[in-house]
Amino acid sequence: MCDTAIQDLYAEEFANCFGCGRNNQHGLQLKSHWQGDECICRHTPKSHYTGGVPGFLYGGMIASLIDCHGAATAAAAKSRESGEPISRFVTASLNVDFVKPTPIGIELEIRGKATEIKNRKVTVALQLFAGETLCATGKMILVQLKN
Ligand SMILES: CCCCCCCCCC(=O)SCCNC(=O)CCNC(=O)[C@H](O)C(C)(C)COP(=O)(O)OP(=O)(O)OC[C@H]1O[C@@H](n2cnc3c(N)ncnc32)[C@H](O)[C@@H]1OP(=O)(O)O
Repeated sequence: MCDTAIQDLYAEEFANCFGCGRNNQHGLQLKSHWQGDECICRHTPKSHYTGGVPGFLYGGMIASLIDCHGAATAAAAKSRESGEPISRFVTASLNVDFVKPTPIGIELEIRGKATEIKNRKVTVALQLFAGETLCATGKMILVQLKN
């Protein structure tokens, strides 16, 4: 696994995101790491992010985890393909399927893979696991910000 998180390579002006900005003291500060041929993010949500049924996670938080990790996956995949430094991608399209209720209280693992890289546009497929259980999947289209 690469030691440096993708989000720690974002330029300062793009490091303020609620989900993954290292400079957002009130945010989740998610970290994503390239591992093998995919990108991995691990996070244990706090219990107040419940969706209303105690012990289960709010769907909006699930989408947020997928969203930010998808952006990091796109940035890493594009950088690996082009040989250029990590750049910032933003979400153009986000589709989430909630497969099983997601428990709170255990570490979640989100796995991302780029399925297509076409110029500034990267398509990413994601899976969110609680232990061995696949709880959600995502499909995203991300666009590289222009310089
Ligand atoms: C400068 C700072 C801007 C920061 C924006 C706020 C981001 C904050 C971080 C997040 O929270 S990300 C989640 C929220 N996302 C956004 O707020 C993004 C809002 N949308 C945009 O800013 C623009 O629509 C976007 C940058 C995504 C694309 O605009 P561009 O003018 O740069 O790209 P363009 O329209 O040329 O499209 C590039 C390619 O992406 C494709 N594309 C764009 N939007 C799409 C879409 N929605 N679905 C599918 N494909 C899409 C488009 O067809 C094209 O494909 P091709 O190259 O194959 O022709």
